Amino acid sequence: MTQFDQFGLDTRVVQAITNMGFTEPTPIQQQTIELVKDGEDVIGQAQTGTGKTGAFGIPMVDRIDASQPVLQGLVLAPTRELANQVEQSIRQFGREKGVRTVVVYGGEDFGKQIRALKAKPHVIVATPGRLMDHMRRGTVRLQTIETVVLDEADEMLNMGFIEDIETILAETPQDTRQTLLFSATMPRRMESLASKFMKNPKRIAVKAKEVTMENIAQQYVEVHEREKFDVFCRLLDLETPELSIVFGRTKRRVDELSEALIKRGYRAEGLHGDLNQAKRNSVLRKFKSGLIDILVATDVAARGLDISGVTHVFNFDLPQDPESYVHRIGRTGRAGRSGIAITLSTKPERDHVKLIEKVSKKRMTARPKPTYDEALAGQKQLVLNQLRELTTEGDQDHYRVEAKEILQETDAVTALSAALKLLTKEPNETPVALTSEAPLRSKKRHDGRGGNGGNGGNRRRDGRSKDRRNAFNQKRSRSDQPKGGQKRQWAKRSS
Ligand SMILES: Nc1ncnc2c1ncn2[C@@H]1O[C@H](COP(=O)(O)OP(=O)(O)OP(=O)(O)O)[C@@H](O)[C@H]1O
Ligand SMILES: [Mg+2]
Repeated sequence: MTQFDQFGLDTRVVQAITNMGFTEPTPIQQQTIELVKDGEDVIGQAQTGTGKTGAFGIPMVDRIDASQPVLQGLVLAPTRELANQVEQSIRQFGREKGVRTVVVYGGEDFGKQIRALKAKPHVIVATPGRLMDHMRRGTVRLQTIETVVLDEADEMLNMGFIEDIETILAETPQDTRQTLLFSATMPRRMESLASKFMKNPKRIAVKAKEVTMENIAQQYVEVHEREKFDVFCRLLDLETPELSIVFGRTKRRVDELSEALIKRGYRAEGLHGDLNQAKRNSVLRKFKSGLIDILVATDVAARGLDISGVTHVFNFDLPQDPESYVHRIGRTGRAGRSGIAITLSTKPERDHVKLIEKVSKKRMTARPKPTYDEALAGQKQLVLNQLRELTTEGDQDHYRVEAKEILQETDAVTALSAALKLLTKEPNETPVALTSEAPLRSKKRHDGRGGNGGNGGNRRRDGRSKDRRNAFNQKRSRSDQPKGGQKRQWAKRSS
């Protein structure tokens, strides 16, 4: 018996969910599963990391007739990485039932995708652009689609995918199609999309005091542009994140930041839209497996990505629009876990910070710049924790002879201090140069869209801003960080 039994789902779907370790539905799942299962159009809004994928994916899979080799479900997602992740989830929900899924997105071989599409999947998960390509080539037909989901619906509008989406929806059965819209943010402009494409949609918003999750500590540090990188490195040293995602404003910024971090001995790599897909996949794989522990990214990683072990999100640069802030910091604090979001901002950006706070309905806590000593203390603590763990649980037999030798030469405190010094990654002051970013200034706005620098409502990913070349040098090692433990349970929240 699980709490998922209450919805009257196919027992094979319940089995699959149970296999995934889900025991009780999250609040958004509680509210949408039956509606979607009954064929209603639904607009679902709930905070980041609260199981929206299941909220549409579980009932969608339940509705699929897996005995027919016919395409029945379509999920659109704004980025390739997210499309991949959503397809994996849907595949898991549908595994016991024999639901076949295919993912199609740009930057990958058409041939492979065409072969997969020919194998008669029940569900396609796609990015709009590549799906359109397949439609034009006649390698996909949408006439049998019963359910369409727009995941991160508002973001697909932001990215200028509206025409693509209209074209795609026009190919699906107009009268019988079920349409579902999901996101953590539903700006008012979503209404026109809803009224155009949905039939009597049920609006489900999981009521919460704040748009962001209360289990994410939100802090900001005011810095000068020229000291940003040093302050950031000190924060990293002090905070010792398990995995962290660092957002930079532009692709160039992300490249420069990841190079600078590597120079100072951190295990970091960049992710943005100018990298080829093989590279994008490999960076994400490395991050998930802990081969690197800092992912530096543009907003291409802001939406939907669900990576366990992300304890920290850093906004190295403020996001262009407040919704983006909500999604960026939502890469941590998922599935009931806690997380920390630290935003760096400069004095001229104060208004922009205020605007973010207004939209997210949450004040960030001001935090002073960490000192060198605090950064060092963070790294020392890390080593001390490991050392204490190893002294109680570890096997040191191979080192005892040498330890005794050393203790004949010097006293225990001196020997241990030297060992600690050796193990501690002292703050690295290797000089690096980052091109300065102009401050992000905020125009007064009411529609949930960004201040300056945006391309109106038609922002494609990774638009470059007009940076002023103004390199700066600073001083400042450290490297590998062990993984700390983190709770992996759906913890109940008061919302
Ligand atoms: N009922 C459940 N019980 C336990 N864990 C769950 C449950 N539903 C979802 N999860 C887990 O919660 C995490 C977040 O889910 P998901 O990615 O669907 O969130 P989301 O609401 O779509 O977030 P975002 O707004 O960032 O896209 C995932 O790791 C998922 O496996
Ligand atoms: Mg999601």
